[in-house]
Amino acid sequence: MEALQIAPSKYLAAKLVQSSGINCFSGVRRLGFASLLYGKRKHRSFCARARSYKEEGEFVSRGSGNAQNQEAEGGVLVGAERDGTDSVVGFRFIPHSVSVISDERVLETQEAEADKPSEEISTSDTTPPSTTYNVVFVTSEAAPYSKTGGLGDVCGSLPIALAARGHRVMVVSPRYMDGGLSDKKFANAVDTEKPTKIHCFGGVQEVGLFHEYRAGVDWVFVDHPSYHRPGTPYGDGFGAFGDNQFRFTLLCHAACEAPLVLPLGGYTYGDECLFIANDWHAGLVPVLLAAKYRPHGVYKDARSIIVIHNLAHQGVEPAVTYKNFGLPPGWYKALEWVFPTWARTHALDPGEAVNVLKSAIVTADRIVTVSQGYAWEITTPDGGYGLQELLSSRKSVLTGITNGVDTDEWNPSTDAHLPSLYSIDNLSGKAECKAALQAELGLPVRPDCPLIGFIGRLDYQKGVDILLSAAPHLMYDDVQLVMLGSGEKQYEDWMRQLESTYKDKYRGWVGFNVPISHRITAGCDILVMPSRFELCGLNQLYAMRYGTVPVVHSTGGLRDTVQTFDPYAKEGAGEGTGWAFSPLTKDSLLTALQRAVLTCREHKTSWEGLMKRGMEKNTSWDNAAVQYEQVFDWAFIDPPYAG
Ligand SMILES: Nc1ncnc2c1ncn2[C@@H]1O[C@H](COP(=O)(O)OP(=O)(O)O[C@H]2O[C@H](CO)[C@@H](O)[C@H](O)[C@H]2O)[C@@H](O)[C@H]1O
Repeated sequence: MEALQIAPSKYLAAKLVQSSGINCFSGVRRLGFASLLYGKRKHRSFCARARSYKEEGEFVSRGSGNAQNQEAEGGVLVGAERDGTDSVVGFRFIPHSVSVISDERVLETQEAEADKPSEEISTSDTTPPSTTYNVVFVTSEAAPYSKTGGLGDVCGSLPIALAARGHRVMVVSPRYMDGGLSDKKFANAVDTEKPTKIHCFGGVQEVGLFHEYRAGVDWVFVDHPSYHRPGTPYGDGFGAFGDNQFRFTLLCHAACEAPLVLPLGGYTYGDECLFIANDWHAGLVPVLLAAKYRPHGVYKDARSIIVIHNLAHQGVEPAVTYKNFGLPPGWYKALEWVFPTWARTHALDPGEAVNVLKSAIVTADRIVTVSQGYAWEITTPDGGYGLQELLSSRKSVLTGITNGVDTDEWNPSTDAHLPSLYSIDNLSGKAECKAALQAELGLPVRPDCPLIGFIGRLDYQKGVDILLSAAPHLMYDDVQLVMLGSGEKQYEDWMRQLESTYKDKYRGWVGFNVPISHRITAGCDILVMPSRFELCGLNQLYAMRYGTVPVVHSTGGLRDTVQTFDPYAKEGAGEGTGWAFSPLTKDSLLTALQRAVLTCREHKTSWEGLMKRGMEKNTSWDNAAVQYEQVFDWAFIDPPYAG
C-alpha cells in the first residue's frame, strides 16, 4: 500500500484568515504535504493496531476527521476531513477486518456512560476502546528522554499504553541538552524543520520541533536555547532556574502549535485533539485553548485534561508576570491568585500573584489525579495546598486513576540491571540479587539479615526526616538499611553522617541512579515509604512486582495500593501485601518496620505469601489506560470550556 496522500491544509489556512492579526498561528501557514517516510511508517502502525482489533470488531476514531468514510484498496479511509473548498486534509486507513460504527452509536455510548459516577471506574474492562482519540500529552519530562521522578515514568509509559489501544498519541516535552551523556537520548529525534514562532514575554521566540516515532507514539521535542544548560529540567546546584516560567510557557505554546503544524505520518493531528496537560509546567495549555485559539475558531472541538501529579508545585509568580504568558488581557482572572494574609511577606504586600496550576484547574474540561485516595485528599484543607475549595467546586469533573507500572522496564524476569533474574515461580534469583546488592554496597553479605530500602527525592514530601530520625533506633535491631536519593543538602549530609556511624548496617547513596534503583528494588526484603503525602507513588508498585514488601505511610495512593498484612485472615493463610501505618510519627514507623522485620525473619511462610500476593497484583498500565479512556469519553460529552 502506498503512503497516504494529503492535500495542503486550506482548512487551517482559512482559520488563519479568520484570526488575522494574531501572530500565534504563523506556523499553520507552513502546514505541508505528506511526508513519504512518515506516511509509510504511520500506515504500518495503524494496520498493526487495526489487526489487534480483528476479533473484537468495532471502533470509531475521533480526531483527524470522522466526518466521511470512503472505500480504498484493502480498507476504509476513515473520516476524510475537508476544508471549505472540499479538499481532503486528513484521514486514516482502517483495513476491512475492522468495521466502523456511526457517530450516533458513539453518542448512545456516551449517554449511557454519563450516568456513571465519575470517581470510580471499573478496571476489569480490557476490551478495545469504542472511540479512538488524537491525544496530545504535554509534559516537562518523559522517560527515557528525561526523568527526575514519577512524572517522567508516567509520561514515558501511559502514552505507549494508549497508543497500543489504538489512539493516535503525541507527547510534547522539551529537548533538554545538558552537554553530557544524557543528550544521546535525543539522538533519534530528527528536526522536522517546522520552526514555530511564539509570542510571549514581550517578544517573539522561535522554537524548533524535533520528532521521533517510537513504540507507536509521536515523541515531539521542543527545542530552544533555554533548554540547553547543565542541571535537571528544573534547576541546578544553585536551586530552581529563575526562568522556569519562561521555559514552560514556551513549552505550552509550542504544544498547542504542534498538532496543527506537524504532518506526522503524513498528516497533522488537526484541531480535534484531546490535550493531557501534566502538572503546572503544562498548565497553561487549557487556558491557551480557551483564550488564544477558540475565539478564532481553532480547537473549538478540542478538549483538555489537567493531570495533577504534585499539587505542592503550582507555578506561582508575581502578578505583574501575567503579561509574559502571551494571553489576552481579559483572562487575568483565570490565573489570579491572592495569598492569604498570613502568607504575605510584609504588611504592605497585597499577596497578588498568578498561579498556573490554578488556571488549569479552572479551564480544563476534566481533572485527573493519580490515585482515588488523593482525588479526595486534595479537596480537603490538609491536602489541597490552598486549592481545596476550587477543587471541591469542580468535584463533578475530578477523577482519581491509579498509575500503572511499565512492565517492560520493571520486570524481575527480564530486568537488565539485575545480576540474577527471578519470577513468582522461582524466587531463588531474588536471594542472589540481595547478596549482590550487599556486596556492591560493601555491607556484610548475610541472607538472614533483613535488608530495608528507601528510594526517592530527599525532601519534606517523602518524609525523609522521619526515616532518618528513626534510623538510629532501627539500628539497635539486626537489620541493614540502604537509602538512595538526591535533594536537600541537609538530608544528604544526615545520610553521610549515619553511614559513618553505622558502617556495617547503613548505606546512603546520594545521587540519581536508575540501575541502582532497580537493584535496590530487587535486592531488598522491605521497601519503606514514609511520605507525608503521596499522590500515587510508584516505588511501592515496583517493589511489589519484585517481591519486596512495602511499609508505607497510609496516605493517598500508598493507602490505595498497599493492604496491611493480616496473618489470621483466610483461615490462617494470611492476607495483605505489606504494612500501611498511621499516624506519620517516628514511633509508628518503627512499630511497622519492626513488625515487618520480625515477620521476614521468623515467619518464612507468611513472608513468602506477602511477597507472592504483591507479585500477583495486576498493576500494568493497561488497567489505567482503560480508565483514562472513560475520562476521555466523558470529556467529549460536555461542550469545551469557553470562558
Ligand atoms: N535517586 C534516585 N535514583 C533513581 N531513581 C529515582 C531516584 N529517586 C527517585 N527515583 C525514581 O523516580 C520515581 C519516583 O516516583 P514517585 O511516584 O515515587 O515520586 P514523585 O514524587 O517523583 O512523583 C509524583 O508523580 C508520580 C507520578 O504520578 C506520583 O506517583 C507521585 O505520588 C508524585 O509525588 C521512581 O521511578 C523512582 O524509582
